[in-house]
Amino acid sequence: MIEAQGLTKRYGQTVAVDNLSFTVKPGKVTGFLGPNGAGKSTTMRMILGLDTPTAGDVRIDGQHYRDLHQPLTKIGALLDAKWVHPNRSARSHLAWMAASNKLPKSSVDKALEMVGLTSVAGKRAGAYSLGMSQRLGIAGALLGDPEILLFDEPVNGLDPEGIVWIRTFMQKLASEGRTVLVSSHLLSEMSLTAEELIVIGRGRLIAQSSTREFVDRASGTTVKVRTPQLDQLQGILQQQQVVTRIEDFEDQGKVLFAEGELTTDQIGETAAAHGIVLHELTLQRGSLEQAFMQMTGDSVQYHAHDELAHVADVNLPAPSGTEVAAGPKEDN
Ligand SMILES: Nc1ncnc2c1ncn2[C@@H]1O[C@H](COP(=O)(O)OP(=O)(O)OP(=O)(O)O)[C@@H](O)[C@H]1O
Repeated sequence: MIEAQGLTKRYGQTVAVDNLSFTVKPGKVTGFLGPNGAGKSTTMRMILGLDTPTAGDVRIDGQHYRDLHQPLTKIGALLDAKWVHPNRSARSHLAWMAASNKLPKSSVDKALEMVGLTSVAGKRAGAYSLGMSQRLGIAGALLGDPEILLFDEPVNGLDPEGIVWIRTFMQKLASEGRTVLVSSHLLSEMSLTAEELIVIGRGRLIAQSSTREFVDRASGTTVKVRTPQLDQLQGILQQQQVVTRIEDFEDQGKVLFAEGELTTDQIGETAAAHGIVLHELTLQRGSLEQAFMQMTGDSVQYHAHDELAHVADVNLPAPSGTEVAAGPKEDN
């Protein structure tokens, strides 16, 4: 478990992390989500004792990082996959890490096997692809078989296969009962990977909840209805103060959408009570992107003019029904 209380970090005039409190629990992947510059890396560095908080506190199972006896056996982290010496092999890099942390030699082969690098463990790390480097970084985090793992933007720059591998691997680690905190600005990726979310903007907490709740709370739900008695059903729902709209689709014809805190049960029963035939009744949840844009609002690090471009900056595939301006994204 990781617990942050009023965590704050200032660099001169910049408030990188602002009075942040959250809890990361074991057994699930927790996504640490926020636009570029939101303070994710700074928070992770403070968890790992690499930066000192200006105010507040963060503890790992009740202890500060600096007080952990053998830190790698408690918490492992991947902050930057490229910090390995390029002329060292993966095996010798991990052997050096294991020795300097008084971990048994056997931990090296075990970690290599977990990330699927055994067959290339003798090769120069400098010749590794980004995906292999990320795996090596993850192997380093796993050396001490820790209960708690931190990954900072682990899928940045990876190809689809690498992204799926990381996602599945994080979920496997969590299913073993570990605490897994993974930062990302890739919203759609987080919606697939994380069960729980901590969302920050400008260093401040915007939300901590399950991914599902976050999306539901921020964007509500819509019920989609196809019926040959469209106007009749719309009239009845409007009498019940339900907000409705009708859209005309080339392939489906006219479709009715009912907005708000509604269930398909309610609409199905209303239709049945009035003898209305239904061809389709579907609950449509909002996307994580919609929820994020709604909830981060002015928390993104740029002024209104740049805001949409900045949110688009986070590599979002434009979700249906949401306009997202296209914009380039520089890799970190
Ligand atoms: N060493 C530092 N000195 C001065 N300012 C810093 C330092 N490290 C971070 N910052 C600033 O603190 C803020 C938060 O940065 P941080 O890297 O933690 O954000 P992030 O959410 O990890 O962003 P990204 O996704 O771009 O990595 C930014 O405004 C950044 O410029």
